[in-house]
Amino acid sequence: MSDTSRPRTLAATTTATASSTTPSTTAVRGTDLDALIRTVLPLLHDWLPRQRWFAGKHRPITAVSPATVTLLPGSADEPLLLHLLLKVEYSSDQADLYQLLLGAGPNAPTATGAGAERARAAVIGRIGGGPHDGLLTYDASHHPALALRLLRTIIGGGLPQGSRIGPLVFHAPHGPDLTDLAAPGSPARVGTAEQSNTSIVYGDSAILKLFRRITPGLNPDLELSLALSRAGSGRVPTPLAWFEGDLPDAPGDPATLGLLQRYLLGGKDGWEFALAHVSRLRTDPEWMGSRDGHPSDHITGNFSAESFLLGRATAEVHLALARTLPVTVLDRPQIEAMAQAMTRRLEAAALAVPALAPYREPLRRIFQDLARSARDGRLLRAQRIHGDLHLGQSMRTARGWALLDFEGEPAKPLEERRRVQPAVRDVAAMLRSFDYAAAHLLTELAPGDPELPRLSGLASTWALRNRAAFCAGYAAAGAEDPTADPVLLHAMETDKAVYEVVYEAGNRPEWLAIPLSAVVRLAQAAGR
Ligand SMILES: Nc1ncnc2c1ncn2[C@@H]1O[C@H](COP(=O)(O)OP(=O)(O)O)[C@@H](O)[C@H]1O
Ligand SMILES: O=P(O)(O)O[C@H]1O[C@H](CO)[C@@H](O[C@H]2O[C@H](CO)[C@@H](O)[C@H](O)[C@H]2O)[C@H](O)[C@H]1O
Repeated sequence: MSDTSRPRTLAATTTATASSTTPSTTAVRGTDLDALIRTVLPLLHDWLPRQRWFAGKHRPITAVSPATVTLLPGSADEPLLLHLLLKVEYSSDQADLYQLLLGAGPNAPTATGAGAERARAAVIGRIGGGPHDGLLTYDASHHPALALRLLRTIIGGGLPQGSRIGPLVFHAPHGPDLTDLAAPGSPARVGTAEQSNTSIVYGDSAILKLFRRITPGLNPDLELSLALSRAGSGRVPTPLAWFEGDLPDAPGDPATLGLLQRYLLGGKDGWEFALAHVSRLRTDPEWMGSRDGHPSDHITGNFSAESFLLGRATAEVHLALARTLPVTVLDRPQIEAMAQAMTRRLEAAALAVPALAPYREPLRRIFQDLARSARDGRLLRAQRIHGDLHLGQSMRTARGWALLDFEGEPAKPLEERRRVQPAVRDVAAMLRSFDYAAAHLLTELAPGDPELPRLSGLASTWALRNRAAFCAGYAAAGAEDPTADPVLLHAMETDKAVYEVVYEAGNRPEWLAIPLSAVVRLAQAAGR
């Protein structure tokens, strides 16, 4: 499609710098965007902390201002659709950038079933007074017609160099194949999974992830999906289109804002799949335990075949990444630096979450063991990895396991997330996930429940068996056996458990006991 064939309304875009609270806007269809945005900004102070994806919940917001404002195309009788990058400032002098798709129209987004609660939470507020008096503002990703308009905008430009609207650049190499999906009235819904970002599912064919916290540069989710797709890996959903944005404070380093991928229809979320198996330890009489009180393979081992296959799929992804992207060897100073970084993260975490403090000493020893092993002359291969692998990032489809979300740990700087690392970091992260699934069963019991001792035994056996099966599958695919290097594996697992303690304290305090129990186990093992 040529640039001139885009709708004329595309020209009506506006951009502002992060320092101004009211960007200079162009009058659009007789409306005054300045006034609209000025009215919405104060409402966001209360609204943002109520969103699952907003990572600044524990920090008081001092200011919200638009960094960029872009009007997306639409006809005069449709609700307004604005793309905003918002600068959110905190009393700590820090600031984050968030992406918001703002809708403004007479009616709230509607959804049924699981989406209804989220559609209600998507409403930001009604405008009182001024040129927009009475208009309702909301997160437009929850509005099916506006979500389709965004898709049409993304796929509208099939140019190799992308098509531009103000600061936004859209790339759609498969654009023409997607036009049916974006037709008015086609189904579009926000995914129901608990997420750091927001995903919109179009029909049964494509899913668009809108990244929420935005940093300059190429997001590894896009980078690695494209690399794996180029390498012919069938273990990741094919990337179909994406868009990026120029940031006022980072000229020449556009940020990835959205990624459209093939939807894995009928795929089972790995976390839900594992939990369903684990919960049968509690509810299914056949699985309740053998007569002699020892769990049999039948009871705790039945997910192992899946864990083995998941291990194999993970190794295949690692092998493909190593074929297509740079691989290096870490020498002694680099391994020591890695161990020091783990120790620093532990210290920071123990300050942030006091429950961690009693375990600092033994956990430090785990990282010292890693540094010592470097002095003994070991070298380590490092490559691009997933970076935040867990069961919820895997999906069981009819064609086997697929891995999703190569974004890395969202809280880490992009540059760090794009660094090469030992692949065993992903393995350790997945091992933590098996532990989580098993420990989750115990969080459902009331304190003092008489079932607790028996179920704790079954749960830990379940975790051990599935962790072992995952490692066996990984090694069977021809990748390095992760259990052959226990010093490295323990250090990686400890580092992840420490990250999880901070993550749960900030996001799901009622789950904090899960990573803390792993911390206790790892600390005890280090003390022996
Ligand atoms: N290609 C896909 N096909 C089917 N479901 C998907 C696909 N990508 C993501 N999902 C679903 O959306 C959820 C969240 O996706 P994810 O990429 O992990 O987002 P986030 O970065 O917000 O955590 C996944 O757990 C999965 O249930
Ligand atoms: O999926 P995200 O990129 O948003 O990752 C974050 O959230 C995850 C939880 O949704 C969190 O994962 C932790 O909880 C999982 C169970 O919900 C468990 O399977 C993982 O092992 C555990 O780390 C992840 O750490 C965080 O970055």
